[in-house]
Amino acid sequence: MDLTYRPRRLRRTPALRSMVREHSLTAADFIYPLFVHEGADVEPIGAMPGTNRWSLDRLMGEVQRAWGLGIRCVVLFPKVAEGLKTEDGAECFSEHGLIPRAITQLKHELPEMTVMTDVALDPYSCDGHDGIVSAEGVVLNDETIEQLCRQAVVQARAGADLIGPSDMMDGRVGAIREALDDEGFEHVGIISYTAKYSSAYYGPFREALDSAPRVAGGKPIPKDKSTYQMDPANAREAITEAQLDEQEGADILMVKPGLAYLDIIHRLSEESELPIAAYNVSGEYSMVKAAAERGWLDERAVVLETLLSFKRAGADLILTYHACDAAAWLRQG
Ligand SMILES: NCC(=O)CCC(=O)O
Ligand SMILES: [Mg+2]
Repeated sequence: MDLTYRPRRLRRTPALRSMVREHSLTAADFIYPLFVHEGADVEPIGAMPGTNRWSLDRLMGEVQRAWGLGIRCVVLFPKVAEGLKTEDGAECFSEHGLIPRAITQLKHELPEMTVMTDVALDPYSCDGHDGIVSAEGVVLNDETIEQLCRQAVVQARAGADLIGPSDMMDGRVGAIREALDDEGFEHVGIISYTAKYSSAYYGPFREALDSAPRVAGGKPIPKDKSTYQMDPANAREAITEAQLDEQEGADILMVKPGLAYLDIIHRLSEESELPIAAYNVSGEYSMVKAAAERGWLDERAVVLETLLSFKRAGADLILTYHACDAAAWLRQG
């Protein structure tokens, strides 16, 4: 054939392929989510094979392992004792709570590790919602934000580097920025869950924290989070969310979930000059694990291909439960 262009020329050898490779993964791209709980045990999480709830005394071993693999940021999620859950989620700003204690210990033992936190009421709420639920069953925006600001300040005081509001209340990024600045934490950043969709992919995570919406008292409780998290049908709305978060002072914008929302990651990376993070959520993780356990997928190849797809879509950072495995595989080359 008389072809001028033969794209296969640049695919012919490993060296040529490495020269024209457009995207790559490194361990510093990853943010590693860790679950913590009270007590002395390390509890495997059934719906997320390979992950655990860590006791505070065992947490550091895992954080040190991640650091050794080149991971430079962890995000902490608490499994809060049932007895501490209330309608207003006030445990979220207890100075002696699980998360402030975990941050303090972590920053004492490994100050170089970046610590990101989650800001929302769901782990602390007996209703399992990210905000306060009114007697009429409405998730209240402005009242919730007061709690979130207190939560963020307590986390910053304990030593958090990046505050991650995951609640999707309107105006919370600006309010948290102001609360942090008022307390002298102008150096603490905000990684906003900017486009967080009301997704079925969070199922395994809610088992991990036992934080699914539920009926506790007599009042009506919304069965899902669709009055505050985004509708999976919407893309343009994510741009509005991004513009608002940027105006309000977010430092990093996040899209969540990741894999079913690569178009959103791409759009935000085109719209904004801020770093973009993708959350490779629990359901995405567990699907791969389940298929790999059955021998239906090559776990290593699928995980690295998936993580690379987030970079290709435009993400700078990836929150992923695969972080340590992926970092180790990248090291092996
Ligand atoms: N706010 C944190 C999450 O909701 C994580 C969800 C997941 O990994 O499924
Ligand atoms: Mg918003």
